[in-house]
Amino acid sequence: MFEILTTDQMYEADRRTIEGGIPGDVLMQNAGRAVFEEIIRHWSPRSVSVLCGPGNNGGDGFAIAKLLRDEGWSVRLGLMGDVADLKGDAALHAARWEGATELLSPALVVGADLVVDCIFGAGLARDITGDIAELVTTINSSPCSVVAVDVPSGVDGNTGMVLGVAVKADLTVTFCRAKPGHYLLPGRLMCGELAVRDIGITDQTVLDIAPACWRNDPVLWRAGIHWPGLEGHKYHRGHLLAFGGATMTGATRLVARAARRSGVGLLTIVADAQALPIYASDAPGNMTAPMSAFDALVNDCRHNAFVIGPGFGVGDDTLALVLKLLHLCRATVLDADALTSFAEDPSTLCFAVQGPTVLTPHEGEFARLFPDINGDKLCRARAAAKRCSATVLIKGADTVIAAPDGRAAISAVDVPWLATAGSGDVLAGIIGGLMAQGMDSFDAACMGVWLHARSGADIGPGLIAEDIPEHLPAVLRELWLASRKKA
Ligand SMILES: NC(=O)C1=CN([C@@H]2O[C@H](COP(=O)(O)OP(=O)(O)OC[C@H]3O[C@@H](n4cnc5c(N)ncnc54)[C@H](O)[C@@H]3O)[C@@H](O)[C@H]2O)[C@@H](O)CC1
Ligand SMILES: [K+]
Repeated sequence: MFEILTTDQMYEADRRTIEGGIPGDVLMQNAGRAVFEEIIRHWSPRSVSVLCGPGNNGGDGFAIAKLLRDEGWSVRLGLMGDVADLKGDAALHAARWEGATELLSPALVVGADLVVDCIFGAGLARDITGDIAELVTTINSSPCSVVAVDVPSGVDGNTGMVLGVAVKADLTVTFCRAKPGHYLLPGRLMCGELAVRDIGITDQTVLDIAPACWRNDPVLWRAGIHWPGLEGHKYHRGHLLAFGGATMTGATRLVARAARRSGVGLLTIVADAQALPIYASDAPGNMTAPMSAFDALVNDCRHNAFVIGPGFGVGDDTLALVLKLLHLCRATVLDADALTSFAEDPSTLCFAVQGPTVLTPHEGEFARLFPDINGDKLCRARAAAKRCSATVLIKGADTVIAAPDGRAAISAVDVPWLATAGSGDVLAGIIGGLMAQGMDSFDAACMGVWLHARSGADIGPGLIAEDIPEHLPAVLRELWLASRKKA
């Protein structure tokens, strides 16, 4: 259930399922029942208003209203437009509804304990305006609980963008698989709790549609983890070079700590000679080397992965160093200053990428590197990944990771605590550490984001960046035990 379907893919899954013998009205009934079950699981009987739009999202509303009324709940139903204008499955379910059909209005919200939002779903095509916008505002300012069906009305299921206004729900029940808009901001903030419910569309049907986007779940990358074998030694686990700045040493110290906790065999911090004592004294397991030894270091192929950028400094020297590293075609993570150094000339960076490379920009860095790439985060990450032939990870509460071939994952762990200084340096270190151990760049970026988020969620309020590496063993242990159980 961790695939994410676009709304078109969802329509296609519906179509194939109907073609396979399950009529559309049965799918709608199943959808209605799924929402009904979630409602009675979450709330005791209370006065409900079901707000129906002109399409099949409204059709779901009729099915939900009937099930709730049959269960003995007090239900009012409002419809946008005329019941005679409803078509297909929605018309069929409207005909089965025996209660009154009122005109959609704020009066239905005032006095209701629970509102079921079936105004617009996948078919939202433009901004919500006028009376319906006012209705949405009334819902959002009312003390009632709100269940959104499929998506909160006003949220674009593909992008998470709010078209005009959007309902703010306590619970969103969607069908078959989640859509990007459930996880991307700001849509994610409008959904409340998300329930993904089966309505009779088979897993095979979903697979046949070949989704290319997933919720970032271990299922996606756990087969690509290189757990050490008993017979292995440290040289089997990679040797990461972390390039450290001369003054902002904290950033690369965090990179180093995180990389080592992620399991890398050896780690060397490469920096100007005057900064080396700081790096060396930070942790006895850190090795250090002066930047003057750069050629000798990179001529040694055992140094199989690089992280550069955190605290390194922006400028032509950084740009030149990054180009040298990319030329070596080894696993490389570019973060922070290594990205910003290309702000004037981003195409040079894109042309230079040859080996397994991960770019980890936050939104500001992304905008500097790809000023012409617009749209939602998912489509921007994909476009940048394709342009640079690199894995691109755009950071944020809804981190998106995209591979050049179009695969993408969205982080779905809610963890506000990670928005703190040094947190990104830790992420770069984890990803570099995983790549040094031989993990594929897309998998390493996804796993890094997951480890980072899970650690953040476990640590919770009060988190500082230094805590995250220290928590990695607990989260890694969980993954390791799960992998052994599977074996
Ligand atoms: N067989 C199926 O396809 C199934 C569909 N289901 C439901 O069907 C929904 C999709 O149904 P539809 O494709 O009919 O789409 P919607 O019900 O989301 O809305 C389509 C209607 O809204 C109008 N509209 C769009 N944006 C508007 C705006 N801003 N202001 C005013 N009017 C606007 C359109 O002109 C159209 O009449 C899903 O979200 C889901 O809830 C479920 O019943 C499961 C089965
Ligand atoms: K809705």
